[in-house]
Amino acid sequence: MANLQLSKHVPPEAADGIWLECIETGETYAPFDGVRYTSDADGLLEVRYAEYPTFDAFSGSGVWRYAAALPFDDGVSLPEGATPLYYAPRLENDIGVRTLRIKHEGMNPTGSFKDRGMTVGVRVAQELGVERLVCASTGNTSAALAAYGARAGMETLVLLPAGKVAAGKVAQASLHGARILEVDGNFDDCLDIVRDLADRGEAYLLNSLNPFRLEGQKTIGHEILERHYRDEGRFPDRIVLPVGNAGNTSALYKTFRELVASGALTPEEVPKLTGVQAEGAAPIVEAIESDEPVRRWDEVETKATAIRIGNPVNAPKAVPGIRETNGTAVAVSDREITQAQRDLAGEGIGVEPASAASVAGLRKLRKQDIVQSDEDVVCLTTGHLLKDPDAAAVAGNDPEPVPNDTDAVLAHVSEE
Ligand SMILES: Cc1ncc(COP(=O)(O)O)c(C=O)c1O
Ligand SMILES: N[C@@H](CCOP(=O)(O)O)C(=O)O
Repeated sequence: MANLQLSKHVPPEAADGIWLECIETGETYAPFDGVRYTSDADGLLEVRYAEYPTFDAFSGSGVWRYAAALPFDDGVSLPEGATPLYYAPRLENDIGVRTLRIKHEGMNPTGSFKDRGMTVGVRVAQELGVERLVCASTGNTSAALAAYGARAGMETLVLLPAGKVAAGKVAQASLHGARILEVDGNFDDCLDIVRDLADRGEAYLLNSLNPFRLEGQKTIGHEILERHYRDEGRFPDRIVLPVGNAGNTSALYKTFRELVASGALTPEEVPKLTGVQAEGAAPIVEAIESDEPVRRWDEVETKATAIRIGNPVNAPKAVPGIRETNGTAVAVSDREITQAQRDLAGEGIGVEPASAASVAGLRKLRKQDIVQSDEDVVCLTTGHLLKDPDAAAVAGNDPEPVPNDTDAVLAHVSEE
């Protein structure tokens, strides 16, 4: 297993043992001396620390349990994290793996994993003294930014692709007081505009291009590893997750590398990162399968609107994460996603379509014998069912009109 190493050299720019480092060139920067999203060479940045903690350093609950692995001791919190790692015995048996656990990030305060990123990201915004926050979004980032921005008393702008965001998410951003700017374009167009606004200093960007967002999202990895070890006596072999802008894939890869650096995890124990995209928006799958660089897809379409993304900004972090952990990537159809949404619902776990992609992908990879029957697998489900009530209604049973009479209701129920 290659490239799980992190540099141990602490540069002069470090403040309190923290700095930003370009993943392409290794250039280093002070963490909070002004706003910076990328390096001078336009490479993605990662937050680095002089020391990486082992599991013994963690105490408390939720994202801030992992403060020893984060840039601050606390943040703007609702609170977030400490999400369930469900058993799914019927699915486990049906798909045919040794164990299957579902890490349901839909159980966060605004119903998605984005809250983990925002609790840290908005704390950094306060540190930098910025006044206005901005994001592009397929919906969940905007809901989380609106809520955490409101909590911090900050002005929030969200740019959404017009007509392509699920109803629950728009309602959240709206009620939490964000200004919702609907763009006649897709998510990638919205992010291009947001990057321009941020470069002009008009607002602080809180998409996952911002390296501090991913620090909060790292804690998904910490929670999975800790809980799985506690319950099963071992770490999972594989983590399967939906991929859109590829922030979670990058964040989990970082969790693993930091735990390897601290000695808490051996390279052999690192779970295989396995990404799943919708067939209509699958640039990372294309790159993994072809061994070519990731190509921007200008035309994207899927009913899983949260992952309707053609230009994953974190691809340079995520693709090595998949490769270096011996993982893989697979594309699934909208029909397979809807079926997986029903399968999860049959275990009592309510998720939005993009989330179900992980289970659809696992089923496909198991059928292809790429995932083996003796594997311990964790599927990440990223958003709550109520985020997209229209998709849930299409996937679920139709309401049945009945007369306003008990006997007639009983007669109806007894009919086949
Ligand atoms: C529900 C949901 N699932 C998955 C994703 C993809 O996550 P990532 O961008 O970290 O790959 C997103 C957003 O991008 C999302 O909102
Ligand atoms: N699905 C995302 C897309 C933006 O991703 P981000 O992690 O870069 O903010 C959303 O909910 O908007």
